[in-house]
Amino acid sequence: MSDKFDYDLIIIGAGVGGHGAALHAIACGLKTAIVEDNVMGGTCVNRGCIPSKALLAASGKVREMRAKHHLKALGIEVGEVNFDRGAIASHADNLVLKLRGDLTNSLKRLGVDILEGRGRIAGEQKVSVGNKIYTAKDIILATGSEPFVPRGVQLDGKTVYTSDQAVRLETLPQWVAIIGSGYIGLEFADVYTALGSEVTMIEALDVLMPGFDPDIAKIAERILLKPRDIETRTGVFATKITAGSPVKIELTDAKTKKVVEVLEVDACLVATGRIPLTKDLGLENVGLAPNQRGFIEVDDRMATSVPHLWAIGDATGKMMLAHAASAQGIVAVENICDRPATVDYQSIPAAAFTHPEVSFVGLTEPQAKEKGSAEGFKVANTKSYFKGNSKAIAEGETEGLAKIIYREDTGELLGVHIIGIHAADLIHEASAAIRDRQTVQKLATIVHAHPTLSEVLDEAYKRAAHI
Ligand SMILES: Cc1cc2nc3c(=O)[nH]c(=O)nc-3n(C[C@H](O)[C@H](O)[C@H](O)COP(=O)(O)OP(=O)(O)OC[C@H]3O[C@@H](n4cnc5c(N)ncnc54)[C@H](O)[C@@H]3O)c2cc1C
Ligand SMILES: NC(=O)c1ccc[n+]([C@@H]2O[C@H](COP(=O)([O-])OP(=O)(O)OC[C@H]3O[C@@H](n4cnc5c(N)ncnc54)[C@H](O)[C@@H]3O)[C@@H](O)[C@H]2O)c1
Repeated sequence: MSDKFDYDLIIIGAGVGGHGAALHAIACGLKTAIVEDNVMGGTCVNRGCIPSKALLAASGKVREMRAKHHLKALGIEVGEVNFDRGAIASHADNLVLKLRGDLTNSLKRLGVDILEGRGRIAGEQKVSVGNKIYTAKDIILATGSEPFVPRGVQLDGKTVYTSDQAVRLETLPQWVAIIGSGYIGLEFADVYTALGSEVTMIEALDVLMPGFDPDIAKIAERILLKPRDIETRTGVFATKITAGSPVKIELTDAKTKKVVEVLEVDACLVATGRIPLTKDLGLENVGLAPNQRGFIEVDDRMATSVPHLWAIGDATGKMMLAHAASAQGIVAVENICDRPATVDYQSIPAAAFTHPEVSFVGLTEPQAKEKGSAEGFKVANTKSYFKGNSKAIAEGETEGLAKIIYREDTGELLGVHIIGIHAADLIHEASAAIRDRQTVQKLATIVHAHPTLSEVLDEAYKRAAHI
C-alpha cells in the first residue's frame, strides 16, 4: 500500500456488488474501506433477492400442499392447509436480518473499514463521507438502483407500492394489479396466487415477459399464468394510478394513446423496472457524467473513462443481477491489481424463482439469429421435455422444457433456456459450457447421472448432435 493514500481502495455502496469487491480486495492484500448511507447489504439482501425468495419458498410450499390432485397421484392426502401471513413475513424478515448480519460481520472480520454516511467523489482519488475526505488509489462506485416509478403513479406504500414494500408482505390484498411482467411481476404473481390473491397483470408491450426467449415466454404463460387466478392485459400502459380504497388504474393503449379501461382493485404493485442511483455522487468533480438513462458507462474491465475510477453492479445497468454485480466487483479488483480481466456477460445465468422456475444463459433465439446474420452463420435449436425425464416423472413435476440454441456450422452453444422444476440450479452446467465456448457435439458426450433432472440438458445436447 502506498503511503500517499488513506486506502488502496474505497468502495461506495455496500450492496452485493460492493461486498463482493471488498472481499476480493482483501484477498488481494488491498487496504479497503466501504461507504454505506443506508442499511448494509443493499437491495439484494434487504429489499430484493433474499426477502422475495423467502416469500417464494413459503408460498411455494402452500401451493404444493394445496395441490391435492398432485399429492394424491403420489399417494399423499393432506387436510386443510393454513398459513399465517404475519409468520411468513417474519420468515422473510428474519432471513434479511441474518444475512445482513453475516455480510457485515464478514467485512469487519476481514478488516474492511465501514464508513457510515453518504459517499461522494470529492476530486481525483478522493471520497467525501459527511465532512471528512479520504484519499484512495482506486475508487469503485457500487451505488445500485431503486424502483422506477412511471409518471402519474401515486405511491402511498400501502395500497400502491413497489417491491420495496411488497417484500414485507404487510397485507395480502384480495385483488392486486401488478404493473409489469418482468422478473418482479412474475415472482410476485407466483407469491400472491399461491396465498389466494387474484392478480391482474398489466404489460405495456404486446407480449408478456418480453425479456425471455419467445418460446419460453409462451410456455411460461401457459404454465405460470393461465392456470392460475391471473388475468392479463398487454399493449397497455398504466398511465395514472390513484392510491386508496379502491386503487384506480387508468390503462392507455400503447398504440392509440387512448384510455381504454379503468380498473378498480384492492392494491397495486408497480414493477416497471429499476433506475440507477447515480445522482449527487460528485461525478462532475472528475468530469464524469452518467449516460442519458443515468447509468455509469464502463468497459468490460469495469473501468470508467476516469483513471482509477471504476463502477460495478446495477449502477452500470449491464445486467441487473446480484451475481453479475459481484462478478463485476471481482473483475474490477483484478484490474486494479494489474491482472487484466473482463466480464463475460454471455455466460452469466439468470433465473426467475417461480414454481416451476425459469432460467437462461446466453442468447435468445432472436438475438442468436441477429448475430448469425451479422456474422454469416445459421442458428439451430433443439428442445427436450421434462415429461420425458424419469426424475421429473417420479416427482410428478413434468411441466416444462429445455431449449438449446447453437451454431449450425460449428455446433457452438449460444444460449440455453429452461422452464421446469429446479431450472435455476440446472442452468449452471450450460453456463460453464458457454463460458468455455463448448460445442453440442462435445457436450453430448458428458455422462449425466441417472435418473436426474439434468438429463433434460443431456437429451437436448444429444438431439442437437444427432446421437
Ligand atoms: C424484488 C427484487 C428481487 C430480486 N431478486 C433477485 C434475484 O433473485 N437474483 C438476482 O441475481 N438479483 C435479484 N435482484 C436484483 C439484485 O437485487 C440487484 O441486481 C443487486 O442488489 C445489485 O447490487 P448492487 O451492489 O449493484 O446494488 P445495491 O444492492 O442496490 O446496493 C447499492 C448500495 O449502495 C448504497 N449507496 C447508494 N448511493 C450511496 C452513496 N452515495 N453513499 C453511500 N452508499 C450509497 C445503497 O444504500 C445500497 O446499499 C432483485 C431485485 C429486486 C428489487
Ligand atoms: N430473479 C431475479 O433475478 C430477479 C427478481 C426480481 C428482480 N430482478 C431484477 O430487478 C430488475 C427490475 O425488475 P422488474 O420486474 O421491475 O423490471 P423488468 O425490466 O424485468 O420488467 C418491467 C416490465 O414492466 C413493463 N412496463 C414498464 N412500464 C410500464 C407501464 N407504465 N405499464 C405497463 N407495463 C410497464 C416493461 O415493458 C417490462 O416488461 C430486473 O431488471 C431484474 O434484473 C431480478
